[in-house]
Amino acid sequence: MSFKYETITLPAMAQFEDLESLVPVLSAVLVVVASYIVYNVAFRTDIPHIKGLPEIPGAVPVFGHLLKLGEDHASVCEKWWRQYNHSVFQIKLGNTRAVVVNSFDDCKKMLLGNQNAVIDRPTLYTFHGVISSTQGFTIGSSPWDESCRKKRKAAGTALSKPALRNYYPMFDLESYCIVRDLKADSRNGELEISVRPYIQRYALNTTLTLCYGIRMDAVYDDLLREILHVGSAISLLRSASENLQDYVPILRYFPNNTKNAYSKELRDRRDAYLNLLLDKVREMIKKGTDKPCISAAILKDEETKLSGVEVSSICLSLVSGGFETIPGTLTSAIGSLSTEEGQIWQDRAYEDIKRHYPDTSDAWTSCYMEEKIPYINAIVKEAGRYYTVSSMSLPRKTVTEVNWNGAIIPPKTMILINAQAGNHDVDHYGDEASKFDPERWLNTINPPTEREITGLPHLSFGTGSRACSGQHIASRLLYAALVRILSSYKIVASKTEPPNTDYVDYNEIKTALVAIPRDFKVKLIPRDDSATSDCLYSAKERTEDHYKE
Ligand code: HEM
Repeated sequence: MSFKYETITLPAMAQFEDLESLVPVLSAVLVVVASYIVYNVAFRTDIPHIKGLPEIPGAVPVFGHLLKLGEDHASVCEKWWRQYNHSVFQIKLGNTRAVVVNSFDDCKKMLLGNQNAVIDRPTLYTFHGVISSTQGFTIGSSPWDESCRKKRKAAGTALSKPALRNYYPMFDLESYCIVRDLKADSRNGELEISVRPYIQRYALNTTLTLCYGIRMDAVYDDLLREILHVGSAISLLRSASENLQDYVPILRYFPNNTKNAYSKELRDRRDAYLNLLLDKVREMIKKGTDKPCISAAILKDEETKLSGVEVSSICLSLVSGGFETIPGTLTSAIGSLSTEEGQIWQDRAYEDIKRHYPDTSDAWTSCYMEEKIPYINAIVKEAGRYYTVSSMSLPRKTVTEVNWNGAIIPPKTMILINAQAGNHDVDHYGDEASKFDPERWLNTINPPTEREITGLPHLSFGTGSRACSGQHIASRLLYAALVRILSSYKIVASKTEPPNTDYVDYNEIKTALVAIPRDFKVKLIPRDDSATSDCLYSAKERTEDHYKE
């Protein structure tokens, strides 16, 4: 035993002594590894500090500026712009460096002056990795590649100005349904009413018809509300403040990651209704009862260059592009028009409708074909500018260097366009920039004539290589609905549930990618009851054969 003991322990002792001599080396290695991990988790960003571009002070380890940005990124960045006197600056969203652009002129210069360089979109862990793993990315969240180019082209063709004529019957039907149901549900103005649900159905039915040839007649239809609910919840998951794990990767590895579980649940619910809609189209094609729509055209066209996932992605892009932006803009505009100050704008709009179409029924049949009434055009533009429903636009990413006044912004840098700040920039819109005033777009008021705008009126649709593909259809939808509602009713804000018309605070959920206006009610006072009834009757006659469920 003792022999064994000696033969085994002596070399072991020697090894131990060797190890002891290694301790300082191992400790040094450990310190280096630990520092490396701490540095990477706490301080490293995907893009190193950009020389020559101011950085907002006060970034903290791990989170960078994320916590300081709070829930309302657009307003905080707008405040930093004025506080530090730099319209363009860099910040750290956890491990992601971002360049924020604020003034109107700088936003325009970044998007138009560097069209090719800022054509990309960033990918986010939760939205792209979890939610979009089954149906593909929407166009607005696709990085720039060949597939995105094809999808954007297909959507651009379907939503181009000339293509709008194909949708006249649908515009007619859907805007008719707004007035029909507002009239019925308010008992022709006896009861105060919330307008948003009617506008939500308007926007959603338009894109569902466009994509699938399917619509829902009831304002509180189960499928309609499911699509709206899931769509909103998903768009909330795209916002930085709601989803820290996108920017602070270590959070993804925490046990019981509820964000991932919730994202998967939403993804499954969205897959369920998207598949249901496509199955309905397939069934209608089989029976020969399909309506002209994007998915039927592509499903039937064997020569199409688009894959199944690309078709789903286009439909998803159009549905999600419009279902919150249109209601956000139109509902809020109706809120501003319903105030005491708004009564004069409504009266002038009504007079202008009558000036161009002495017979109201002509206004009703023209409003989805042409946008000729200057006062209504002015309201549409002001609604888009003032209520910047997508306050931080959709993020962009550089593909090549951008030389910003000598500072080199490298490829793969996130670019955030603060459309809300640019749209309320006093240097561009004057001292009254923070006031809702449709007449800023007019040259003369009596009679209203439109100011000629060369270039970009506002930043709400973005601009340049990835500008909103739906802006023509969006303007037409806003215009048609306003003509029909304003020619039928004088809208007066409820005394007990009035609208909030502050351009920041009207939004109930500041973290959402697209604003959700706080609810409010209005009273509808009929303008010319028999004219409205005639218009409704004719619209019913014209549209009832179209797009029946
Ligand atoms: C008032 C209504 C709308 C607003 C305020 C709005 C706003 C925006 C904004 C800010 C962008 C990003 C632009 C950029 O990065 O420069 C965008 C992109 C997009 N919008 Fe809209 N939008 C509206 C309506 C619509 C509608 C009705 C549709 C479709 C039917 C639509 C489809 C799209 C698509 C497909 C993109 C992605 C473009 C791309 O990434 O290439 N939008 N929209």
